[in-house]
Amino acid sequence: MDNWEEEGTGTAGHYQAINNNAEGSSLNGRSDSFAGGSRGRGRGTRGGFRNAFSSGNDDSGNSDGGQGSRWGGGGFGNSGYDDSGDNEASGFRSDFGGRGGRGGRGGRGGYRPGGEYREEGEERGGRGRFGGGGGELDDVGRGGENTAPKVVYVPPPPPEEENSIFAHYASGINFDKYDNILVDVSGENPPQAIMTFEEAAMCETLNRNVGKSGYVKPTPVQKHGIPIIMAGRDLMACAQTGSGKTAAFLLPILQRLMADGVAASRFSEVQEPEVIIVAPTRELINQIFLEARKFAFGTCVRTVVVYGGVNTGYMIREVLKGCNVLCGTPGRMLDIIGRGKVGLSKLRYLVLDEADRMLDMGFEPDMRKLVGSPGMPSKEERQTLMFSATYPEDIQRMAADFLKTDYLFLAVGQVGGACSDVEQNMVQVTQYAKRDMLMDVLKTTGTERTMVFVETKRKADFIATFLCQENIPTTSIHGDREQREREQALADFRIGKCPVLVATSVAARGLDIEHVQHVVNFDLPSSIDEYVHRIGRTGRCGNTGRAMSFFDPEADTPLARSLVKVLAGAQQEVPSWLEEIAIGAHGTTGFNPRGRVFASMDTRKGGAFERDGARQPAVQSQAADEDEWE
Ligand SMILES: Nc1ncnc2c1ncn2[C@@H]1O[C@H](COP(=O)(O)OP(=O)(O)OP(=O)(O)O)[C@@H](O)[C@H]1O
Repeated sequence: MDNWEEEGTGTAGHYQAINNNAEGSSLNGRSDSFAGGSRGRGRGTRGGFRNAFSSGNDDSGNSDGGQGSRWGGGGFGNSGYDDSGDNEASGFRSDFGGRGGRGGRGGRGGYRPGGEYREEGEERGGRGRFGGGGGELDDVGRGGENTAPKVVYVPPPPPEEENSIFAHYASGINFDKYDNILVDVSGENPPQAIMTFEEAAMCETLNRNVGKSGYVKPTPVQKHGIPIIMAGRDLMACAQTGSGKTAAFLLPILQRLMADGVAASRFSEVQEPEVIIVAPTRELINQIFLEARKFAFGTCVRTVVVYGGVNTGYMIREVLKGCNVLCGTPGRMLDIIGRGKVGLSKLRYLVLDEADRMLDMGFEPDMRKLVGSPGMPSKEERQTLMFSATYPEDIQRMAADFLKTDYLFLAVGQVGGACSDVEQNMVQVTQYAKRDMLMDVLKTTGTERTMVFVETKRKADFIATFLCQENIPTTSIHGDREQREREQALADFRIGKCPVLVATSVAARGLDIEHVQHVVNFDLPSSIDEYVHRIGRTGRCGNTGRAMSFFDPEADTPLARSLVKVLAGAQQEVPSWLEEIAIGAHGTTGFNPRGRVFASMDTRKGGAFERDGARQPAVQSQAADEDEWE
């Protein structure tokens, strides 16, 4: 029997039976949400707040590791948590009286039958920003091998009803302002941008689905990206958060598949998708999958998603029902390919969403493995598409390894710039005053949807628990929560049952949740790109939003300079105290905090800016670029 078949015995029913003691884990204010050990997990009865949320807190930080300890592998409280990467938490712990029992070393790390399977693919530390000795996102399994129980979680099926599939939120008052953003397309012979969806000449079904999704006119990244992809060009695209990058790659790909009459077949032991899409987190890839499924509604194109924390057998069975578009997180994608259930000989499109993240230190090895997988068409033979709102230059250079030499670089607005529909506020506050400050902020937000970002999983639990105690319905999402809990948390937040979501960086990128009016950076991230993505959870699709960041000079001074630049670049007020800190942090020589903000564009240089589709000479545009952003 194949490994996956064996795992496949974990049906939804099985899952429910096993997890029926896990009710109420959404931190919705019920007392059992922080009753240590009340649900009989493992042995940790002294874990205080922690016990309700995470199972053993294993070193790997991934959901399955967590599940491993839940099955008896480790202790609770601080056990198994590598404090070395948890700088903020030490201050925080004392603030909260240092709860958390010292249990045994946390649960198991990656579970790798056949040496291949790996759940830690998601949310892994990258570029030293999140890793660093067990920092927040270091999901690499380290605790042991092959000893964790099978993952039995099977997610609820995606919606079947048309209204649910096409449910969407309205674009906002600033949607038309997208047209004023400077666009830079560099590389040779870029195709002409389209101004309307009609110009894209998509087939009727696709057009209908676009209409049902509430799309009336394309956003700039769609105006430029769609024809580029349809022309068969490789693309590295950068556009601000919430500006429609997902449809910019999905629509032209689906159109090509439709034009070529691609249809899924369930009569094959090995599925050969035409498209592979990878993204760094489970929730994001699931969202992309739902978008792809929506646009492909009523067509013969079948979309499947695979990600960690879910029963592998279930996912393989889904793949084997027929698969043209395979969406996945890197670890699970590699696993399924490694098991021989997915062949790559028909692959035409490889899409890296959040491409800078997919190519940073955390995921680069997986990406190299993916493109080196047996049967993977060479970069000359496939179309490779990369999308993100941020592209550090070193990553851009490295990304070129994955692309044909004549790839196009599309920059809508500033590369790495924040969305100007988000009002950004900074408040200077010490670590110990943050909690009170948060309460003040939440008093003003009322029941409006608010995401509160913190730097560590442990702190996410503490803050969520604290807010629940204060009778603010709150849930949390982070890498130590089981996948079922993560999905429940997101669902509770989406429907407003819990209007406050405390999150680590696992929720920083890509998530598109209606009604998120506020983002609070309880802890600022160490990277400015991360900041840009976090605040981009609000102010999407022309809607306005607000971000409030707690700046603790003790911890956040290294970020001051980049913050000033991002604020200025998005036409936000820059507090004078922040400017002073930025100047002080940088020394007094040569730093003009309002000076040129970003590396601006394609590292290959060149380019020509367009406004409203009209091309302008590169030199002139460069000047405009300087004017606009300085
Ligand atoms: N042309 C359009 N008209 C109306 N709504 C649109 C259009 N394009 C995209 N949207 C909607 O805008 C929202 C944001 O789109 P999307 O999630 O693709 O943004 P993104 O650029 O990928 O953001 P991020 O950088 O955060 O990943 C989604 O709800 C999407 O359905």
